[in-house]
Amino acid sequence: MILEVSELDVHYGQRRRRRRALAGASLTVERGEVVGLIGETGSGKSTLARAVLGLVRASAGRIVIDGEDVTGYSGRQWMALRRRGVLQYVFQDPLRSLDPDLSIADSLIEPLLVSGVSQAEATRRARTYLSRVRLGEELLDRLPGELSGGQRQRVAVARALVTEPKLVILDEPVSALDSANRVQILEILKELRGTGVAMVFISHDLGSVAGIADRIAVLYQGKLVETGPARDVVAEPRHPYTRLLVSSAPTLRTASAGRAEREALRALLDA
Ligand SMILES: Nc1ncnc2c1ncn2[C@@H]1O[C@H](COP(=O)(O)OP(=O)(O)OP(=O)(O)O)[C@@H](O)[C@H]1O
Repeated sequence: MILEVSELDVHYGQRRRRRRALAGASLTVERGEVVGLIGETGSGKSTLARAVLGLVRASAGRIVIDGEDVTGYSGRQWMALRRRGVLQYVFQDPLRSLDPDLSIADSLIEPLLVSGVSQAEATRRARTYLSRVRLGEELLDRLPGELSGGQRQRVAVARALVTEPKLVILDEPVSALDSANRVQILEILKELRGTGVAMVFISHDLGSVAGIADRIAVLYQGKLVETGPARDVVAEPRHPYTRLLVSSAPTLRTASAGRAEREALRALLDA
C-alpha cells in the first residue's frame, strides 16, 4: 500500500467560521494503482489532495504514505519527505506546479540534483521525460510563461514524474485545458500507468477519469461514499450521487438516463 487515509477530518476557519471540509474520509491506494477521485464542487477533493501533500492539517484521522505515518509531520519533515521524491503533484493551474523563474530545463533537472542524481544523468532524464510528454527539446531554455497552457501542463506532468516518485497527486490536471489538449494529456497519463507510479487523479468529471483509473472513489459532502473498480462504478453505480454523475456524463450514458431520472436522484440527495 502506498497511501492510506483513514477517517480524515479537515476543518477550515476558526470559531464561528469553522467548517468541516472532510468528515471521516478514508481512501487507500495500492502501489502502482491509479485511483480516480471524483465529486462535485465543494465535496472536499482538493482538501484531501492538500492534506496528503502536507499543505493543510487534519483535525482527526491518519495519513500513511509509503508506510510512514505523516499525520503530525512538521513542515521540515514534509520537506524531507518531498526531497526523497516519494510524493509529487500536478495542480489544475500549471503555474502553481512550476517555478515561473526557472527554465523548463532547470524545472526538470533541479529536483533530480536535489535527490543526488549527477548532472549528466539529470540532463538525460529531463530529455527523456520531455519526450514522454511529447514536447521538443527546443523548449528547454524557455520559462513557463513563454509556453502555451497545454505545453505548460505537460511540463508540470514531466516535472512530477522525472524523479520517478511512488505517488503523484493530480488535482484537476486537465480541467483548464481545451478538448484537444485534454485528450492528449489523458493519453500521456495513460501511457505513464505502466511505469509503476501510483496516481490519485482528481476530477469533477467522471468521463475524464473513467478511461484511466483502475479504481474510482466518490467523494460526497466530505465523505467517501463509494469505491470500486472503475468499470463497476460506471456500469453499476450504487450511491445516488454516483448514479447522478454517471447519468450526467454524456460519454458514459450507456443506460441513457433521462432528465426525469436525474431530477429524481437529485431530489433523493437533497432530501
Ligand atoms: N481555504 C479555505 N478556507 C475556508 N474554506 C475552504 C477553503 N478551501 C476550501 N474550503 C471549503 O471546503 C469545502 C471543500 O473544498 P474543496 O476545495 O476541497 O472542494 P473540491 O471538491 O475540491 O471543489 P472544486 O471541485 O470546486 O475544486 C468547500 O465547502 C469549500 O468552500
